[in-house]
Amino acid sequence: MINIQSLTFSYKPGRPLFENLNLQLQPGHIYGLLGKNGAGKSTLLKQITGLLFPDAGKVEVFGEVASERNPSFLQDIFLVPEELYLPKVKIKQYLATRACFYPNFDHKAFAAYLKEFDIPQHQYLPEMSYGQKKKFVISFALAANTRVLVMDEPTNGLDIPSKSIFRKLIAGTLTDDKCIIISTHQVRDLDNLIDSIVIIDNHRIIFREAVETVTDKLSFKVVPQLNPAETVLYADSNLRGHAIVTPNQHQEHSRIDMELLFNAVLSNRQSIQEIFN
Ligand SMILES: Nc1ncnc2c1ncn2[C@@H]1O[C@H](COP(=O)(O)OP(=O)(O)OP(=O)(O)O)[C@@H](O)[C@H]1O
Repeated sequence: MINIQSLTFSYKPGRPLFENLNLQLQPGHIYGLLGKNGAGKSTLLKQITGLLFPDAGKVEVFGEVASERNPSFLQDIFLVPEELYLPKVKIKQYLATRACFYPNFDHKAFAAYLKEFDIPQHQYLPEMSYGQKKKFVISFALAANTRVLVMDEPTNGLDIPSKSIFRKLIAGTLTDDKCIIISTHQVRDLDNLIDSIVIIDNHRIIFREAVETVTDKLSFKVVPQLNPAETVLYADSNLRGHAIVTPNQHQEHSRIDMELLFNAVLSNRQSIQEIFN
């Protein structure tokens, strides 16, 4: 559904952010895009949504070239940006002027999402709190019913109950023909939601695996003491013991810890690559 081939892009001449970056994403999945600050997550999301253009290579979404920004492309893709700039209108006016760009916009669902998120209906959008604005845009994005939904740090600013509502709503809207990409540092907010992990580092994609494959090949556990005989790919030690990632040699079943996985991939890339190849 999303096909990025040999993408090269730089903001400044001679300092490429992406170099021959390749990534293929399929419908029916929720992808978590992880990377250090400045790795290029937001930039990649802008390339996918046609807001930035490649210097070389191609970015195609359902067969359309993203940078051409054809109406048939724009009506089927939605980006929830990290920073929100909303016009000085109320929800009703916003809806009247924007929903028409999305042919599959579901007005009934939009009203239900607003209610679920407890968003004030009669306030000017810029006067809402940051979290309320975020929940409003998420509600609009979900109701737009596009085949591709891209979200940049969507849980930033959401209170604790709203985060679980967010997870419930996202899980409820995913269908076999849709692809959701979420860039985040708040991996714990998205536990149980993301089914595939994409890690970007050093100009390219260095890891792209389904959660199921990760837990088949790696084991995540907390141990009171490190065993020198055990291969530890990454350990996070604190007063309660050591949270470790090891190769899953005995077909143990463990729950993925995305933070540990991320640190393991970044600090022990070669060993992780050997395990997955
Ligand atoms: N408009 C711009 N002009 C010049 N450089 C930019 C611009 N936007 C981003 N950059 C640079 O590109 C790099 C990637 O930025 P980007 O925002 O894509 O990273 P990110 O992975 O989303 O980071 P974060 O996790 O901090 O949000 C950074 O070094 C940033 O300084």
